[in-house]
Formats: sequence, C-alpha cells, structure tokens
Amino acid sequence: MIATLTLRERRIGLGLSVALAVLGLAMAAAARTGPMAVHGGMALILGLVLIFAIGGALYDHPEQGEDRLTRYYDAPTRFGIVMTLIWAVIGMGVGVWLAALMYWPEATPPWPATSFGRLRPVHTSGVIFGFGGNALIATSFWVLQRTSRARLADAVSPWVVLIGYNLFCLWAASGYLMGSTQSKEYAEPEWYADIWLTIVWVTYFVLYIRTLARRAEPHIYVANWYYMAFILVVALLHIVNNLALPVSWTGAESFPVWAGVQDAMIQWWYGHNAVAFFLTAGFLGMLYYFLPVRAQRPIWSYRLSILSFWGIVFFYMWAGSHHLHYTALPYWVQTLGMTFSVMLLVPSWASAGNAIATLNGAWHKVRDDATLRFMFVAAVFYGLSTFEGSFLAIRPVNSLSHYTDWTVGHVHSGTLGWVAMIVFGAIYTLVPRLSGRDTMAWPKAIEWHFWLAVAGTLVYVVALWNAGITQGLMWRAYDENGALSYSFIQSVEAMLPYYAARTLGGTLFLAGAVLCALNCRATMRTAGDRVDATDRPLAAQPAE
Ligand code: HEM
Ligand code: HEM
Ligand SMILES: [Cu+2]
Repeated sequence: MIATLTLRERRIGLGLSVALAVLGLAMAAAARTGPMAVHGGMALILGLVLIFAIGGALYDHPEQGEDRLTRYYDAPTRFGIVMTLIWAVIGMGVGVWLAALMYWPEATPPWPATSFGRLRPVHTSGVIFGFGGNALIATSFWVLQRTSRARLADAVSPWVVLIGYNLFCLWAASGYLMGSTQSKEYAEPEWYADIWLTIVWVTYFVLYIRTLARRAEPHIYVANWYYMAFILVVALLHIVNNLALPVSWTGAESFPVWAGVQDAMIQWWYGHNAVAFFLTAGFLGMLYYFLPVRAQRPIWSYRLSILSFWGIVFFYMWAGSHHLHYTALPYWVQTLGMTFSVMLLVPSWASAGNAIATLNGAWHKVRDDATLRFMFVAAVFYGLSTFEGSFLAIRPVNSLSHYTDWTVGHVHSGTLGWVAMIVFGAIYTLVPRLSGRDTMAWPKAIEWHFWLAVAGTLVYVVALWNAGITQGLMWRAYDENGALSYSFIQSVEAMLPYYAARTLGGTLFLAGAVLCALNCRATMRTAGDRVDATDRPLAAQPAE
C-alpha cells in the first residue's frame, strides 16, 4: 500500500496520521470515561499504527514515477473488498446469532453488551454500512476509473475515505455494545461519529468529481450517475437527520434538533432514502457496470437506464411517509407517500427488466457461469422486493403487515436477494482481476456459494412471509363477542417454527459468505506482491 505512494504523498499521509492520533488523544482526554473516551482511544491507536507504518517505510520503497499516471489505481479497491468480506462475516454472523436468540431467548448471556437490543444495530450497521458500504466504495473506485479511462485524482484521499469510513463503522459497532445510541434506526451513532462521517463523505464526493473531471471518455456512463446520486443524497440525508445538539462537548449524548412528528418524518425520510440511495442506487450502479461486463453484452436499452435513473431518484424522495401509516402524521402526507411508492414500481421494474433483457442471447452463460447467475438472481430479487415494497406501502395492506415479521421478510428479500447477490457477483468478477488472474482460486466454490445463497434467501424470506401474515391475522381475529381470539403470547408461540427456519436459512447464507471470503483470500494470496505491479494501464474495457 505504501509502495504505491510518492514521497510527497507519504508525507501527507504521515501528517494526516499525526492529526488522527492527536484528535483521538484529545477526545479521550476530554471525555475521560464512556464511549467517547474509548472511541478516542481507538482513533489514537489507529493513528499511531499508521504513523509507524508510513513513517517506518517513508524512504523504503522506490518513488513512484510519472508513468503511474498511465495506470489505474486499484490498491484501495483491493483493501475495500477485504473490508467488505470481513464485515460480511461479522455482520451476518451476528444476524444468525440474533435469529437464533429469537427462537431461543434463554440463550442470551448475562452481560448487557450481548443483549438483543445492543446486538441488533451491530447487525444492521455491520451489514448495511460495513458490508454494503465498503463494497460500494471499493467498486465505485474501480468502475469510475474504467468508465472514465482515468486514474483516481490522487492517491491519498481514497485511503482517507476507506480508512476513515471503517473507523466510523468500528465506532458505530463498538458504541452499540457499550449502549451508546441516539436511537434513530440506521443512524444510531452519536454526534461526533456523525461529524467524522460527514468529513469522510465530503472527501469521497470531491474525489469522485475530480476524477470524473479528468475523464478521457466524453460520455459519463450511467453507472456513475447512480454512484454519484448515492454519494450526494446520502450526504444530504445524513446531515439533516443527524442535526443534534450535544449535551456537552466532552460526552457522547446529544438531543436532536427535530421534535415530535417532524422528527419522525425526518427520520423516515432518512430511513427510506437510505434504502433508496444506499441499498438501491449505489448497487444499481454496480449492476449496470458488472452485469454487461460479465455477460459481454451492452445494456439492453441505454436510454431506458437513464430514464429509470431519473424516475428512481425523483419518486423515492417522496415515499418515506409509508413508514408512518396510521400515525400522528397528517393523513395527506401518508397518502402522498403511498402514491409515490406505487408509482415507484415503474422505474424499479424498468431497471430490473433492463438488466434481465441484457441477458437475452447470453442465457447459456447464465447457465454455465455462477458469477453471472448471482447478478441475474440479484436483478430478479430487485424486481420482487420493489414489487413487494410498493404493495406494503398501500395503507390497508400496511395495516396488516406493519409491526409484523413480513416487514423483516421484505427487508431480507431486498438485502439478501438483491444487495448481497449483486455484491457477490461483483466480487467474483473483480477479485481475479485485482489479483492478476483469469479465475478465482476455487471456481467450484462459486457454484456452491450460489446455491447456499439462493437456498438461504428463499428459506429466510418464505419463513418470514408466513410468520408475518400469521401474526397480522392473529392480531386482528375477533370472536363472536367482539373479543380478541388470541392473546399476544399465542402469536409469539406460533412463530417458533418460522424462527427456527429463519435461523437455518441465515446459516446457509452465512456459510456461503464465509466460503466467498476464503475463496477470495486464496485468490488474493496467489497474487502475492505483484498486485501493485498489476495496476492495469488505462484502456477502455471490453463491453464498456
Ligand atoms: C419500490 C421499492 C420499495 C418500496 C416502495 C418499499 C416500501 C416499503 C414499505 C412500505 C416498508 C414497510 C414500512 C412499515 O410498515 O414500517 C418497507 C420497509 C423496509 N424496506 Fe422497503 N420498499 C422498497 C424496496 C426496498 C428494497 C430494494 C430494500 C432493500 C434493499 C428495502 C428495504 C427496506 C427496509 C430495510 C425496511 C424496514 C425499515 C424499518 O426498519 O422499519 N426496501 N419498504
Ligand atoms: C446471514 C444472513 C442474515 C441473517 C440471519 C439476518 C438476521 C436478522 C435478524 C434476526 C434481524 C432482526 C429482526 C427483528 O428484530 O425482528 C435482522 C434485521 C435486519 N437485517 Fe438482517 N440478517 C442477515 C443478513 C442481512 C443483510 C446482508 C442485510 C443488509 C445488507 C440485513 C439487513 C437487516 C436490516 C436492515 C434489519 C432491520 C429490519 C427491520 O427493522 O425491519 N440483514 N436481520
Ligand atoms: Cu421505505
């Protein structure tokens, strides 16, 4: 990693590492106890490790010559993929454990840090931000350079983005274990972590724009529009939803500036658009690059891909209130959210259909190539989960589904079937190329992973459809006297078989992810030290 930097860049990196260590020390000294002090300590240790790593090797490697500018810069992508896999195993591992706890709550250990309430956000942040976020950042660097035929604008800021982002993820997960949370779902980290992420994210956006400005291709390929929407809108959502006043500068607690139903609306404008721009737009960028490359076919309709881009970014923005049906939110705002959610189906299916139609004429490849099959299944689940979402957003349907496991089933049909599948497809395309090879080290293991992932997703999702609809119907069943037919605990007991099935499905899915991580490790190992030498020369790729 350090060998890829020029002497000047190494010095800048050293300066930034010193700044990080000083910041960590200041946080730890100011807070003295509690989560902020622990997080300061983590930043201090990370800063020191970087100082020793960069400082120790300051003059060790020969300087990079000017000819580096004629090659892509892929070392950050490689690091990002490694972090993706690490977070996948942690996040999904915790998910399986939580699934098991819902079947077997007595197994909860007696320490607060291991309670369901603290581990649940470790799962959601671990998989969404750790696994999904690292995959998005890592692939965005790769796609941006290929489609622009330009090297990243500089060599320091990609590391600032990736290392800074992973420090945020670490702060988030370790904070939850200590009971630190601002209680906004998917935005739980406290104010200082939010400020940190804002700095990292602005660096990311600036790097993206600067690289794009250097492009040698006149046209900005559609994948870049999706990645840019992801970066820009996540910044907007993050800043507005996290506006808060710290109780003191030396502690983690804060109060949001929003109150009452406005706070609820801002939170679900955020939460819903986190789905839209984090879990959808960025991954559509990934799909629109890796699927055509892997299938060696151009997108079925490029024009449609642009049209659905604008449809998706416009309609999603207004749909957040479908999370607040039958609440104190004005009725018309709920209706607005419902209407836009239904309209959203059109651009969503246009994207899914466009991806599937791209495979026309390449079905033999889908049959033979498990990597391409991951992408195909991702497009199918993208279509299924958006159909389901539009349906759940209809108020009377939501009166049955809300508060039930149907929502959780919908979530995982999107995240396992769509998000994780497209990530695996991208990883199996990227990792051999990052390692200077034609194939993964264990090609057969991709096939195994594919079937584990498909079986795991289906078992998980089907179990929770049954669970959710059963719950919804039991809760609204009345006897002839108008009394409830079932007590709440009866509906809990009825869930046991479904929770057992979900644990099994999750275990299959996790096993596939572990296999993927091992396969990637074996593949990257064979590359050895050659990786930096294999940064490819700038050239348009086939099928781009
Ligand atoms: C057209 C697209 C979509 C629409 C209209 C939609 C709509 C909905 C609705 C109505 C809910 C339930 C709200 C409630 O009753 O509380 C929901 C929940 C959720 N959806 Fe979707 N959905 C869509 C696509 C997706 C996709 C593709 C994913 C994931 C990749 C996803 C992830 C989620 C998550 C995480 C929640 C749970 C939020 C919570 O914590 O309560 N959705 N969605
Ligand atoms: C091995 C695979 C997985 C298992 C076993 C699993 C299990 C779970 C469990 C048990 C919950 C808590 C449900 C509850 O509180 O009732 C949950 C929630 C959640 N998981 Fe997963 N999960 C897995 C993978 C993923 C992935 C890959 C993602 C995202 C990329 C994801 C995103 C979420 C989200 C957003 C929620 C919150 C849902 C809501 O509030 O409605 N999960 N998961
Ligand atoms: Cu939503």
